[in-house]
Amino acid sequence: EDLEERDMFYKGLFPPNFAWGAATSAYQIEGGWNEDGKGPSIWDDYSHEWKITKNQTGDIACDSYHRYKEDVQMLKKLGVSHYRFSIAWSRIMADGTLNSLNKKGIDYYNNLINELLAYNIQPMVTLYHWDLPSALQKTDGWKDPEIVDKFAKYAEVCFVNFGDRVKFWITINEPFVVSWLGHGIGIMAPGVKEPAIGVYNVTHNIIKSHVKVYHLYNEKFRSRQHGKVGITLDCDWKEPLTYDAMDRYSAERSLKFKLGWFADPIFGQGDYPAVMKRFVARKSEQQGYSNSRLPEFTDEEKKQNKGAADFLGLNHYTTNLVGYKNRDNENSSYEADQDTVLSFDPCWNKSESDWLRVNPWGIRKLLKWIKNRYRSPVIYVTENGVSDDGQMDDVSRQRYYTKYINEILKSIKLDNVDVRGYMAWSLMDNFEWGSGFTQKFGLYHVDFDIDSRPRTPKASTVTYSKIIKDNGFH
Ligand SMILES: O=S(=O)(O)CCCN1CCN(CCO[C@@H]2O[C@H](CO)[C@@H](O)[C@H](O)[C@H]2O)CC1
Repeated sequence: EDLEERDMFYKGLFPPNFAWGAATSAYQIEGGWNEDGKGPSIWDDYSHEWKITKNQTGDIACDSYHRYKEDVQMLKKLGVSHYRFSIAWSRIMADGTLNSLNKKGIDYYNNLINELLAYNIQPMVTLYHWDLPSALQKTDGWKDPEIVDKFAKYAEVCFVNFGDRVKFWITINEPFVVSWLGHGIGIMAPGVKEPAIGVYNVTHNIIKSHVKVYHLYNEKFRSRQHGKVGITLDCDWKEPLTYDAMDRYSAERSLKFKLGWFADPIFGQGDYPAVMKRFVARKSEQQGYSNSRLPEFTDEEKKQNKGAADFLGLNHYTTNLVGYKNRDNENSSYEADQDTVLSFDPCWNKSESDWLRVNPWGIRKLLKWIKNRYRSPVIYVTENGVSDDGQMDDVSRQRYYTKYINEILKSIKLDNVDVRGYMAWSLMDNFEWGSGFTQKFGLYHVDFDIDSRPRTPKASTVTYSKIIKDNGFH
């Protein structure tokens, strides 16, 4: 492409009301894991029982439970207009139910929301960012059909207590990770290994939970609170390994298994992607199952699913190359169901995370795919960023943000994709799940060896705040 098109920053600006922000999540930053009546979550259990890298835990993390005012000051210095954070379900309901409502937990989030608004920063609140109350996991957690009502009751407590000031709600962060990484191959909490059946039942309940909460908001809160309710889905761009038809079909199928799994029911026709139903049914039959391992929605549920979101939150980090591979000879699993094989192009720069390679044009292709498949939904990029090992002069992060944000500007200006905001992952270094504190994603550095968890701006804070100042937030 010509220079003119490649460097959109010299050609156009983001829309004036574009939502520039930064993102975090409760377990990764708060600490105070058992303070003031908070109940344990599956990530407290997982980090206490399992050997996270270097036996690290989120017990203290960035200590934002005590230092949230410092976090707001960092956001102010960045010049952002929005802050995406999550509420820990077990901090406001210790055992996940109304029997254990915890006023001090509710107070914490009210204080944080009020501090943000005092500095004219809009809260974008994720209800579930992987930290299920341990008590609910004891009754099978997301595999339990009752979870749908339990999640709706938790959401209602949040709408009642915070909905007068919170106008952006994200129900669930990355159902893919909850289902596949948490219940399929079990490398994330709760670490349940059920790659053939559990993974699909969990997803079925997650979609029902989101849909129930969307309609609850519609019927009981929207007319008074006038907010928006969406869901955040993560997806890598899937580029064909070669341009052979089988590879091209495999890349497209991979997008439908990864993103379409959740997006088709909610932003599409109300049901799972046709290719997913076909492949899982065929594999299930070959494997001797009497029914497909993929659950089915009733016609009424499909009607409830369709259009049940005001926006699509997209978490995007990287691109995969996808080739065809017949996997009939493998044990039954979500991965094998797809008959695909994933790889990276060696020319894509590495990061500190082995699943994350840098390929900026991937986000533009993905945004265009979403626009075309779901008839131009409202999109917020709710996470984008890169890991390194904590250098203060973080050139790779400066380049990553500059180039990925430039691609998003092309999406808006050249592809007419309705992207309305961008939340950089992450405001500060934090607990990177199974990798503990070893992979750094922050615009701000945090020193986890010092009790006061001092926050220090990295070079990329200058880059990001300049992009915001030059390109949109007036
Ligand atoms: O290579 S493995 O398969 O053995 C381990 C994969 C671990 N996954 C990678 C993809 N990531 C999706 C993005 O996950 C998001 O991005 C951030 C960075 O991960 C997280 O900190 C955020 O909380 C999360 O929302 C979730 C965790």
